[in-house]
Amino acid sequence: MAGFPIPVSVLTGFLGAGKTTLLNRLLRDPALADTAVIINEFGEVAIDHLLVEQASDGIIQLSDGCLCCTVRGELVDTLADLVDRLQTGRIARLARVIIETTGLADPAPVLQSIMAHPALVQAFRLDGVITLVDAVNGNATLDNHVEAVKQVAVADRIVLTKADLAADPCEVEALKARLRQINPGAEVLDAGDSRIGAAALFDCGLYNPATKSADVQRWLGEEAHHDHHHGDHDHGHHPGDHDHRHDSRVRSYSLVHDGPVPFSAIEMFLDLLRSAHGGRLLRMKGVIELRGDPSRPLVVHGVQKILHPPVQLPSWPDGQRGTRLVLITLDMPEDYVRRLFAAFTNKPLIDTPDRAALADNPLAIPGR
Ligand SMILES: Nc1nc2c(ncn2[C@@H]2O[C@H](COP(=O)(O)OP(=O)(O)OP(=O)(O)O)[C@@H](O)[C@H]2O)c(=O)[nH]1
Repeated sequence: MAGFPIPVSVLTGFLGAGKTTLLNRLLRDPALADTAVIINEFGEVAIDHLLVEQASDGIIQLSDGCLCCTVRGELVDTLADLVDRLQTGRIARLARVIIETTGLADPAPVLQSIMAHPALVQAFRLDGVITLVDAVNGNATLDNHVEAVKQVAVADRIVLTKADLAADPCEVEALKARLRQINPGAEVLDAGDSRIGAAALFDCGLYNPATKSADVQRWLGEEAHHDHHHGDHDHGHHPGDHDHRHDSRVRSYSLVHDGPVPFSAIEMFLDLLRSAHGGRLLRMKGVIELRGDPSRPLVVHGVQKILHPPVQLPSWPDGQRGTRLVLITLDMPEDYVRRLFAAFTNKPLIDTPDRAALADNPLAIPGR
């Protein structure tokens, strides 16, 4: 099918973070002609659509209710209807879909409903998750709402809004540092920067040949060498607020294996993590040196239980081979993750059960 798969971007961020404001600005950009916007609202009264100005060539689809639970079927129907309209010529072109989620949503189930649907997965691909964080309320929101921490953890791009309203520039810098700790792989952008347009926010998946390499390098380049233990060194960075009980639960682990591995081993490892602990595996990204085809790295990329179709790059972006995975997890013990990875890459650690022993009871997180 020509024109497929259509990139889907998810725009999220806590209540009032500035999603509609940014969307309005973006839709004025000619680069976003032929974009369908699906807006999800929370609450009885649908008003957001009144605030989104219709882009000249755009299509606005509306959706009532909460995307993350009750209307997932409706989202699927809306997307299927778009495909139908394209195929029957009622829409000439559809270059992109943007889904604005309710501020209270965990974006993962929204993505899941797209990626897990057999018909939609052919027609759409996830381009990326853009998460807005309000510079004034951001710290308090992250402290009080684990959904907000999850929204940041799964982002490909983080956009800081309302920095113009923040009284203390040091607090904005501290918030940025906190965001980088929760999600070291996402670029943190400033909404006030007039250059933040379509080019900076979209095509952030691994599928765009122009940006693929850059993203892989950012995700993995620095990450492969050190891990982030947010809970351990997070304190003290944020003036006036030291109780980050949610982000201390979020941890980013880098798993490295030198030398080629069979895809089946990585697949089993990821299957186990995703099926047994999908809710705790917020984000997973990585490059794999395949045993059968080591010169072309395989890029894997997922949000919770969803694993996007892996993509092979033509060559190693930084010339450095090896399997490198970055996992962003919520309440998942490091020891468990490392032992499982070691077992599947056949590198048993001291006093570690081998793959067969783990497969006997693969679902158990030790100590839980
Ligand atoms: N000063 C300033 N105000 C902003 C900025 N971004 C958004 N706002 C204001 O913040 C308020 C909320 O913005 P919205 O765009 O409606 O936020 P939202 O995330 O769509 O809100 P919900 O749909 O309720 O979750 C509006 O009054 C905006 O004008 C910004 O960067 N600076």
